[in-house]
Amino acid sequence: MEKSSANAAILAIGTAVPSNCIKQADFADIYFSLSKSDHISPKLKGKFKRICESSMIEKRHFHLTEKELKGKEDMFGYDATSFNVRQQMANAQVPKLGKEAALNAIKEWGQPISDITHLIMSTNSGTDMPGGDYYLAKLLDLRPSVKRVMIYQPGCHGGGTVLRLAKDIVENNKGARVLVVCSELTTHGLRGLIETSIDTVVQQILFGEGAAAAIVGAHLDPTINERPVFEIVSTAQHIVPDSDGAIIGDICEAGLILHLREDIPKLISTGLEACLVEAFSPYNINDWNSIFWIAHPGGRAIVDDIEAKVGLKQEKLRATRQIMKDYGNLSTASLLFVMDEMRRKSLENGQATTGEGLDWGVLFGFGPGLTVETMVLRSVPITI
Ligand SMILES: CC(=O)CC(=O)SCCNC(=O)CCNC(=O)[C@H](O)C(C)(C)COP(=O)(O)OP(=O)(O)OC[C@H]1O[C@@H](n2cnc3c(N)ncnc32)[C@H](O)[C@@H]1OP(=O)(O)O
Repeated sequence: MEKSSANAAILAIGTAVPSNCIKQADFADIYFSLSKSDHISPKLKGKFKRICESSMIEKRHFHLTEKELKGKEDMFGYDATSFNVRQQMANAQVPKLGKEAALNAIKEWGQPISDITHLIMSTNSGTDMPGGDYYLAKLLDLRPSVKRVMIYQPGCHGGGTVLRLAKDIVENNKGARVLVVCSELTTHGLRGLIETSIDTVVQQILFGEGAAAAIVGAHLDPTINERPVFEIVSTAQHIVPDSDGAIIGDICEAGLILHLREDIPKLISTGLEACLVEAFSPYNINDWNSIFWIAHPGGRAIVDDIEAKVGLKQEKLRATRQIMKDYGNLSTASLLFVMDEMRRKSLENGQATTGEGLDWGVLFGFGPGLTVETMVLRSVPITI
């Protein structure tokens, strides 16, 4: 990418996770003990363990330790009126975790924090007034005139939404540098089980906690040492046909109850090709193995179905699978984690570009609606 390019670029990425790490192999025992789930049938317990094993997830991070959760057993009632306690936890922790990721991104960027002109923050974990963006701006000591946007409850595709908005801002405001932060906890979704709600089982097993941040800019100044990591060429958002109600998140007194239909993997993998064709036809690209892939690690079956439907070679979704293994589904933070993993491994493996040696790539996120965010990316040459 030319330094003076008007196209938006990711200039730095930072991530952070809480220090408390739980192995997926131990999760069923910990969960059943904490939630006092003796009323659950052995059959459901067996299914819980089997899904843990087949999830492909090896470990996840949580800010609450087992010790801290003791005494808060009320949160484990399926319909517990526990919104207040969940809100207090999330509103305190979401900006703090976001700050850690943001500081890592700012350090890599290497420019003064006062040069950040805009802040876009998103989370599916809680809601507050003023929002998490306000508290994060204070924690980071951003300039008081920083222009903020807070997106609550965007769903997992929010990681794509914030980058899309950042692109529009930096390309239309010369000199703008946007700090994007996605910060996620599981506090609102943690709950006990009922026999008829297998999607609650899936929710408990998939989601992890983490925050990711990026600096986005355009019109790079050749006199300062800003280095692009990926260029954002174009963006698009679609509603997947016939997908009404496939993912629903009910915010209620019991927190966030996710309703996940069993056909999500099929709907997403079927809807994907049309998004790819629309995004890449302007560049005459139609071989999906010739591009690098930054896809949301929503669940093992979704990743498998995408691979099969689009005819991808196994290594194409390596970065997505690695993030799922190491952290689980990090909701809005997932896509930046995958992007970070891709450019790190590309450097480690001595590849020519940040996109596994390839030039063009796709970012693909999905969430409630079903809504899909698609982005055409270009990698940059790795120069050491
Ligand atoms: C929040 C957002 O905005 C965006 C998001 O990321 S939302 C999360 C999206 N992810 C998903 O929906 C998960 C998709 N599913 C998967 O990845 C896989 O099904 C899984 C890893 C959860 C389990 O995989 P698996 O064990 O190999 O097999 P699978 O057969 O699919 O499921 C195991 C059992 O759970 C049941 N099951 C799975 N998903 C279910 C669902 N959503 N609702 C009800 N039952 C479900 C299956 O029917 C099956 O039951 P039996 O054992 O009685 O046959």
